[in-house]
Amino acid sequence: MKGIFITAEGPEGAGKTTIIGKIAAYLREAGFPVVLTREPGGIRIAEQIRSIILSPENTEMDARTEALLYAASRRQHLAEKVIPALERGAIVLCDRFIDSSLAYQGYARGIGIEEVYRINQFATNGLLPDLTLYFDVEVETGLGRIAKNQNREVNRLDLEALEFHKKVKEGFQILLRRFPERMYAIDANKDVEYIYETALQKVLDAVRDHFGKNFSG
Ligand SMILES: Nc1ncnc2c1ncn2[C@@H]1O[C@H](COP(=O)(O)OP(=O)(O)OP(=O)(O)O)[C@@H](O)[C@H]1O
Ligand SMILES: Cc1cn([C@H]2C[C@H](O)[C@@H](COP(=O)(O)O)O2)c(=O)[nH]c1=O
Repeated sequence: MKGIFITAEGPEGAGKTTIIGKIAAYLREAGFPVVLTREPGGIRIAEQIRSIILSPENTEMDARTEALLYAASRRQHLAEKVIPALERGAIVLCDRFIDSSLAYQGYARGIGIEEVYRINQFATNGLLPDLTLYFDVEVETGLGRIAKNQNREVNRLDLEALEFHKKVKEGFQILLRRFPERMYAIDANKDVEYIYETALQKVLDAVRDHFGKNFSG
């Protein structure tokens, strides 16, 4: 595909949305075609699936149902938005993708990383990001940030116990070792300016490698 696929991952409150929003603005200003999107969601059907998964009242949801719903929303989002954008040559920045399923459902829920990877192979047809920025925050710091954010709706996964969120972070550490060629960890405990500069440099390097000498950013 002509475009480049970049994802942002991390535990709750790591600052992914803040930083990739700023990177999208920089790249657009530099003249690149950018699609900024998120999972679960980004298009109508996937947003509908998102509200089912994340509704705090759906406490009886089975772990495998949850994993399948994330995979279903991913499939529709890829088919309808991400793949067409990559085919047009865009830079696609996506807030969460398959690694969230592997860390949350595969590891923290205990389904198994390999099992969740397998169902996602069907959903993605093997598509993986070119670059994944992993925002590495201490769990308590991230949860503290979202607790302070009055504009954010509390969702079903936010309400999980601290132990669950710690397992999510452990899951991401396993993924960093498994996918060192595409996953890049950034210390997300630091201030926004430091994190933004570090993430932007990594994105610009990847964009330069991908698009070659015609790069103008
Ligand atoms: N480096 C930072 N230091 C302090 N506060 C931050 C930092 N980055 C983001 N924040 C604040 O923390 C809150 C969560 O940030 P943001 O929504 O970007 O995180 P996120 O990783 O997308 O969260 P989630 O995936 O859990 O929704 C926001 O109120 C944001 O302003
Ligand atoms: C894609 C994906 C997400 N999750 C979880 C992670 C968060 O708790 C929510 C999404 O909320 P956000 O504010 O948009 O980050 O869903 C997951 O468990 N599995 C996934 O595949």
